[in-house]
Amino acid sequence: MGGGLKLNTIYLVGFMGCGKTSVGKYLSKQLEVPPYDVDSAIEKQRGQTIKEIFHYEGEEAFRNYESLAIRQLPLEHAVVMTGGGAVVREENLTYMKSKGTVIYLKTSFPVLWNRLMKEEERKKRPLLLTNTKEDIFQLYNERSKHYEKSDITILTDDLTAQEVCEQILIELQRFNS
Ligand SMILES: Nc1ncnc2c1ncn2[C@@H]1O[C@H](COP(=O)(O)OP(=O)(O)OP(=O)(O)O)[C@@H](O)[C@H]1O
Ligand SMILES: O=C(O)C1=C[C@@H](O)[C@@H](O)[C@H](O)C1
Ligand SMILES: [Mg+2]
Repeated sequence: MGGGLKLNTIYLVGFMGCGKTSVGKYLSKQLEVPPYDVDSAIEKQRGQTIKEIFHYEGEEAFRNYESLAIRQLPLEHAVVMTGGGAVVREENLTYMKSKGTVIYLKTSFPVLWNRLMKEEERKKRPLLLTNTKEDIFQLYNERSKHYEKSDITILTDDLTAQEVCEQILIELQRFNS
């Protein structure tokens, strides 16, 4: 498994668009453990898109589903791709750190914004439809202090998703040695 890496659950955290879902797919293949995308799991469980849940039930209900989905992981070892707001509830970060290794994909705001403004990305994320760029930048700043508490930080601005995955493997070796 992953070149002899000692593995528990790997949690990817970071702001919307930092690449948790994209990188997690590569990483789970490399580590030969299943991927578990929390947003997708919620959509499957509820039979609704994230956008519909926000619209019909509100953000608070979504946060409750998210907290539950993080705790109801049906797997012992996995690469968990969290949603961008999973760390808003401090207890979620504490929980993830107690169960595994939390990796922050740190990306600067202009790079994120560029990615998120592509229509197919924007339309999937309800917060982008109801907030201004200034609001989202404020959210980014508020959340950064939570993400910074992760076990490992990877700077992703100049890397492809595949390169981020390679960097994670290097940092995991170091973290576990
Ligand atoms: N390192 C990268 N370089 C260039 N583009 C990237 C990189 N990582 C992700 N992307 C692109 O950015 C967009 C958002 O990526 P992704 O869905 O993986 O983000 P996310 O962190 O899972 O977001 P969310 O928190 O909303 O779930 C996608 O179009 C993806 O192809
Ligand atoms: O940053 C956020 O609060 C969110 C990010 C997405 O992954 C989804 O979980 C949802 O769109 C909310
Ligand atoms: Mg995602």
